[in-house]
Amino acid sequence: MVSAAIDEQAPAIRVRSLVNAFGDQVVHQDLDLEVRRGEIIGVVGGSGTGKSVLMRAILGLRTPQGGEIEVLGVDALSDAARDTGLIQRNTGVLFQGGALFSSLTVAENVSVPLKEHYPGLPPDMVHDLAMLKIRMSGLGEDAGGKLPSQLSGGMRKRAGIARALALDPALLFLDEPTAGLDPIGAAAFDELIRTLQRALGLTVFLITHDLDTLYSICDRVAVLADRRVLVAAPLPEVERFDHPWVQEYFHGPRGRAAQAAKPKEA
Ligand SMILES: Nc1ncnc2c1ncn2[C@@H]1O[C@H](COP(=O)(O)OP(=O)(O)OP(=O)(O)O)[C@@H](O)[C@H]1O
Repeated sequence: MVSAAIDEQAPAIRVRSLVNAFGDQVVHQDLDLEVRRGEIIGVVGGSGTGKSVLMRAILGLRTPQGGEIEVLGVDALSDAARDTGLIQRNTGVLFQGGALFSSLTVAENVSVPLKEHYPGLPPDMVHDLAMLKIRMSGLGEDAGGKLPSQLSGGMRKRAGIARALALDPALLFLDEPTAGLDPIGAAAFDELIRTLQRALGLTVFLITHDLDTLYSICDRVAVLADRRVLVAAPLPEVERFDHPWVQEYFHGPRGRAAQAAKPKEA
């Protein structure tokens, strides 16, 4: 039974028969997806297949036309989930571009969710917690006092991660985290996500077009096509899946290059 309390035994995310449409345009029809606790799931699909719409629905940022969504065992579409902010308190999100407040310093940005969800926390404690998350995200102490415009693109993403981790979430959502980073910066960012996921026991829902990210850090990959999740499985299984988009994506030139460069299992 689904209730408005976190269920430690439930899957991190369970989506059933999801329908999302904009007017006549049906983006998802009977979409099913289960995300396990503690995994990094990569969500891929062609442009416009509804990866961001799926993430927004799971986060409660849009109401789907049909279906069920449970997050950490909580019915995400229920009034109770909305009223308590339970899911928001247990999830962190890095939107495309970081979405930091441009007029606030990095430390102030990271403090925003802390102040919002725990208004009684003393300011010193809020600041110390924000600085801890900033250091965990691989930024130096000095970054805390800077405005987003004073940071490089990679540093802004790290600041976004620090903010996403502010509330010690069980679940982290990342929308194209390596987009716009050079290959070395992207590899370092992948490494940061893997390190944080292992250290904090996070479940990570990661939308990406980056094949290197899939091969280096994802435990499973979910492919969106034809308005649903075609397959959600470890990469070797997904690579074999008989669908034109999957074959082109994984066995085209870029897919072959990423496979050749993938880390060998220890
Ligand atoms: N608010 C909206 N109003 C109308 N249509 C929308 C809205 N949001 C998304 N869509 C449409 O839904 C479809 C899926 O969009 P979405 O952004 O989820 O795709 P995506 O898979 O994340 O694409 P990309 O890889 O290009 O980021 C697109 O056709 C888009 O135009």
